[in-house]
Amino acid sequence: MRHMGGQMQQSNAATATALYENPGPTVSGGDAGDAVMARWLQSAGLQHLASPVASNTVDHRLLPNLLMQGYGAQSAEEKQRLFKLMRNLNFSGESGSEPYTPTAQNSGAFAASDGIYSPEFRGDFGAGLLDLHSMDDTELLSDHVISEPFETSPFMPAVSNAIESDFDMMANRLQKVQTDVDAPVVFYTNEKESSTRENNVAKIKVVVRKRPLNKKEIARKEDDIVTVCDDSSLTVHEPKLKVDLTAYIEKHEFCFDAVLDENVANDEVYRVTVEPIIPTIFQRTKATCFAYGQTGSGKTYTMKPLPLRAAEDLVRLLHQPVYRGQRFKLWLSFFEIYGGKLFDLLSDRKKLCMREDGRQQVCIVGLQEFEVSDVQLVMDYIERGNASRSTGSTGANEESSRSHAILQLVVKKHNEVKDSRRNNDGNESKGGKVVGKISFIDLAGSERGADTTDNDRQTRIEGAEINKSLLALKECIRALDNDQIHIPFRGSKLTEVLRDSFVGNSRTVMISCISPNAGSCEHTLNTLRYADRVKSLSKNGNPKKDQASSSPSIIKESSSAPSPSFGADTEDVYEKGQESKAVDTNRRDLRKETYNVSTDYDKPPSSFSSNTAFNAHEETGVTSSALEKERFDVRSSVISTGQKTYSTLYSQNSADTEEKVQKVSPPRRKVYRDEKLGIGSKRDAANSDLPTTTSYKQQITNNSNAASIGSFPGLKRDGASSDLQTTSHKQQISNNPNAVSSGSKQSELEPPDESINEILEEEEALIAAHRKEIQDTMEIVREEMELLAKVDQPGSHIDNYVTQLSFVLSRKAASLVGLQARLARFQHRLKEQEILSRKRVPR
Ligand SMILES: Nc1ncnc2c1ncn2[C@@H]1O[C@H](COP(=O)(O)OP(=O)(O)OP(=O)(O)O)[C@@H](O)[C@H]1O
Repeated sequence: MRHMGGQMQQSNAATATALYENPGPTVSGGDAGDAVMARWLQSAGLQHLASPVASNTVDHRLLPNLLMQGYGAQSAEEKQRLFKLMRNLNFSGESGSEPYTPTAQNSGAFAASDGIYSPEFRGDFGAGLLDLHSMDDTELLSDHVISEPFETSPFMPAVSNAIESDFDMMANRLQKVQTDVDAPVVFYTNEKESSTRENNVAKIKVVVRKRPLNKKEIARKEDDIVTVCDDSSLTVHEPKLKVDLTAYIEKHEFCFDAVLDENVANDEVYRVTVEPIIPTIFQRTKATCFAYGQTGSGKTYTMKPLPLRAAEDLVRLLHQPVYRGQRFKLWLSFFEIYGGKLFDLLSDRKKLCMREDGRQQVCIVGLQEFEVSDVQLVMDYIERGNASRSTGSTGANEESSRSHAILQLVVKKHNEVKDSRRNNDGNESKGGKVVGKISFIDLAGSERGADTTDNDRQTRIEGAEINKSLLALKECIRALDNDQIHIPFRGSKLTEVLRDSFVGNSRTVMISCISPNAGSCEHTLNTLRYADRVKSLSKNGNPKKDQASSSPSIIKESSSAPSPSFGADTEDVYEKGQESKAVDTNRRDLRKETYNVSTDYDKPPSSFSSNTAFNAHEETGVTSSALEKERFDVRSSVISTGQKTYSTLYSQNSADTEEKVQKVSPPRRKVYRDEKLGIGSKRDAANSDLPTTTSYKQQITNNSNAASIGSFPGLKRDGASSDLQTTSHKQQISNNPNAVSSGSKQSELEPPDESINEILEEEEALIAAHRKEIQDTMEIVREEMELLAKVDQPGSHIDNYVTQLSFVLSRKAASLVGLQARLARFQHRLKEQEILSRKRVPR
């Protein structure tokens, strides 16, 4: 029975025969057991499997037979349902001979049974067929039926509709847990309901939000280069110049789970991003919602109202009959990660320590949590926390946020609540047991990673830390979505504190905020590529979208074409694979301009327009692993003419522009520091976006005419590098026939910041050593005091005193000398790093 992969295809009749021949242990009380069995199957929508089973007194232990032999359950969905049913029944492959009677205890109290979870079992069915990791333990947690009718969540209307239409038998049947605080706390046993809820909320969701042009951008007559095509795709029209100064536009198309244009109000953002997750918080979900993007792109504007709305909905849910009387409470905490250190934003920026307990639970020692029972309180805390946030003057934006702010809303189940303010000392603190939580993260400006060569040491170190955490975050999300066992959460403080959001039942929403102005084009592309990387490896990715554009496509077009029709007859060139983007080397470096993004707007966002209506229900589908393969292909496509915002600016250059240029870029390659700039030498593209501390990534085209100009004009850093700049340096050179490559100095564009990372570690070690030295000194001082006390006593032996004092003083001196040596080493490292970074700053 263990190797049934090939038998999946066998006919129902054959399988039924197998069932008859192998009746297995019978249910005690025959008919009653059959009826229960039939009900179970019916509850899973598999009633068509019930009759042969019932008529032959087959018990639940034969459910795996149904599953393995494909009896009746021909579709993947049916198999999954059957599997879930087995799991809900706590089925064990090694069932004993005891008669089985379904009880409250064995119908769901335990999530896993060896038979089901054994590697062999999983191996038999293959991850594609039965995605065990996607299943939610919380479905198994019901025990007692409560008499109250179920009130469907107002937050998931479609879910409740689906529930009503199917699964009559179990519809509106709600169970609640024991009142024991340690009991499981999630209640939905309705199979369909659980799975529908589960399915409708994707594990990872990537949403892009475009802000409107601001006053300054309008005053500068900047163009809106981002066209939101529909509710899931957008196009960036990148203005570029060839070496002969002819202008052209390069189009980049992206698809995401949702794309929100500049007219979309915050309410709608909430509806699309967080609202679907809210009910899952009561199902042990640890959710994370974060905003990513360059400074001034609208991260804070987007994130600020979300916790408020979420808290409002969570509080409302707490008062629903289903949760009333469960002693659930909502708690709020707000802290920031700044320069790799944690500070409590609701407690005078008190420095916090992060510890791991014996069960590898991450605890933030000293973090204040506040019970929030109404939204006004939440608003006050958010205001208070935001006022404490670290901002500073940087090369990017005077008001740029330089820290990651993390606001957490935690639903806890309490035994007894004495106090509305207490320390967060772990999941099972006296403050209650965590049921679920949602973390809102306003990330530091993504371009800050570029700030590793400018500014003072402190700013550089901050930039490196930000970079490291953005990279680590992406890696964790990708690992999460690929159901990897190892989640690299230790990559940064940010991912460490979010550790429990990366294990178990988690949901992640990433909101990529983009600025629409031409001056921000490079950063906008960086942001979209980061988002694309997060999503494109997602096996939950929308198959349609992945197919359309699993990675951004590039369409190069003639800028002579006017806006409404440009490119209509253009032959587009798509690239697949890892952001193999062709880049015109003669392009102006827009980065400096981007740093001057204005932050004011004349008009408030108008209400959500109908053409951007978003279907909040996720499509789940096949794995899109395009980026794992090093490949690119060329496809033709007709460019959409339905552009909404593309400006006509570029038409003015029509006289200067060239014909469309068909472009094929090779897969991205890595160029290592010691490797000479050259063409060819492909490396594994699958790894090319992974952090390497010493690598410089460059994409070099197969342009045979590429010529060295020995300097940097127009050399564009790879758009996706904003998240990698700390650890890798990538450049791309177009395969434009007219393109020129830069000279041999590319490796100096960015300093590797390995030294900064080391400095951060050494800094930590120095501070820890200093603490230790103080402790040792205090201990020694105590010993000295005792010595003095003894020597003062009548009849004391001075020899003893001298010997002991000598010993104590030697220890004292050794401790001090050790610390001094460490300090000197650290000072030396700082100087060294400073000299190196000065050398590397491009002049
Ligand atoms: N969708 C939008 N509609 C209207 N105004 C917006 C929108 N998005 C952002 N803004 C405005 O743009 C300015 C910059 O936004 P915000 O401060 O949120 O950027 P940010 O990405 O958080 O920047 P930083 O990383 O520097 O904190 C603010 O004045 C904000 O009000």
